[in-house]
Amino acid sequence: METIRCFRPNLGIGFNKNPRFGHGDSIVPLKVPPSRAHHRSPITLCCKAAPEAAAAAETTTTTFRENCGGRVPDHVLRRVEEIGFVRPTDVQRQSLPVLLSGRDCVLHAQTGSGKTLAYLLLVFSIVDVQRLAVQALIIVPTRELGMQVAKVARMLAAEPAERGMTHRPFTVMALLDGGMLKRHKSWLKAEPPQLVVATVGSLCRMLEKQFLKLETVQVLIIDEVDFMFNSSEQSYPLRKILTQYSTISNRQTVFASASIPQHRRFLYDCVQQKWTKDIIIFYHAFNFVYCLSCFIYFLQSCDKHEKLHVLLSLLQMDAPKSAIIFVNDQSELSKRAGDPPSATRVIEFLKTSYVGHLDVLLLEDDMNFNARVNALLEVRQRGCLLVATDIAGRGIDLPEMTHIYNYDLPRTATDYLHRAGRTARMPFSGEICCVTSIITPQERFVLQRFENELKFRCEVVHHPRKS
Ligand SMILES: Nc1ncnc2c1ncn2[C@@H]1O[C@H](COP(=O)(O)OP(=O)(O)OP(=O)(O)O)[C@@H](O)[C@H]1O
Repeated sequence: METIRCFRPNLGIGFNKNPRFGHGDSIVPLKVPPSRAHHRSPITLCCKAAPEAAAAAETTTTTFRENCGGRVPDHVLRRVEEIGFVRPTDVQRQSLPVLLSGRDCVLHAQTGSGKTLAYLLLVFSIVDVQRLAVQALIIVPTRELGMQVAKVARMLAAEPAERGMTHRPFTVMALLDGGMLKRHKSWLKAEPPQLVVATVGSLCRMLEKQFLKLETVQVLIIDEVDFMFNSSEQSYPLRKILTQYSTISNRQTVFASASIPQHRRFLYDCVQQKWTKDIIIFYHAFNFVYCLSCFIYFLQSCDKHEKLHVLLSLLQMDAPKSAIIFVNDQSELSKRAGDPPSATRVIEFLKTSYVGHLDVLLLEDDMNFNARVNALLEVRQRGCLLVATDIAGRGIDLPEMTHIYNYDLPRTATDYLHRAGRTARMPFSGEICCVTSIITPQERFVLQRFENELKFRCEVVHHPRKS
């Protein structure tokens, strides 16, 4: 049986276990400093992570139509079905009524759980297509994620051909780094789109030059919010957008991410810094059972100089349909030592030694935008071995990925979580996917720290690998 609880304790909310995962049923009041006690407390909705909850989700017959309570236009719901989204995921089923109620919300749910569709349905419920004004704004941390979100929005907005167009089209503008701002400026002047999907940098340039104003925005969504607040480049402009360029009373604000470290602090900041109104819903859903049945975590320990050969033998043994090999950005120390970056080393080695049928591709921050787009296009068209830095770790949806390899261990548990979340992204499929970290014995304690923090256990790789 599944439980949803709506808490509104006097002093606030908190989790007495690891805040990022599960334990939704273990809520205790937070001790709020007296100076903050006058604030009205956030409301918490929790999806209890229990085996019965997973079973209930699997057998649920709720449809999007029932779930959206008549608030999302009919043609959008028809498109949802046509695209193949027959029933809502757990997160969509539980968060949609909250989102559609019009309250500010923090959507904290596991990677690949369908947060994008949930917040896009909110956008469609609010936007009036007859009105030529920017009514919804989605801010994303990377160009790649922006293109993906804009694509899904356009797919949902498309009128089915056989029915013909019965009303003004819903338009989506992707205002992303590396785009043609001149063209966007003319577009905004001539016929403003209803939805803008933007990266912080490009958006700020348009706002500073007053080519775009946010006073007509009724819903503001910030995806991968923790990443943006943690980024020195994005944090300041994002705060400005939240407080100076738009006002909280005119808009509904939604923050989404699979990781919100120190989320109690984040919730209070939301209210205190006036990023949201003082009643905010915190929707927290981590269905562990689902997670664990999809992922198998392995570790392979070896010496540093053996890593490439170990990677190769793992690829031969696993024969993945499609895989991402994560490497870290090059450190200053290694640059100064004149070493090649991990990405170059891995790519060059695989191009000469890998004999499987998959193409080897690269995706890293230093590549130009076109090369990055092409790499992602190719990965989506056929199985590939994608050697990537953490740029591929946030939000990028590659449903065919069966294997993730950490050639370099990520720097934080949050990065580990997002890297692992690039696989097992087909809700309801239950496909078993593997996440393997290739570590030196000295790195074992780092991985152990991630295991403790994220509450999972790695198995040592056996030859041949057990699964
Ligand atoms: N109701 C549904 N039925 C089937 N598939 C779905 C449904 N909702 C979403 N999906 C698919 O699930 C995948 C993951 O969805 P999405 O990208 O929204 O996840 P997310 O929660 O935003 O993940 P992340 O935190 O990694 O960004 C996508 O391929 C999407 O098409």
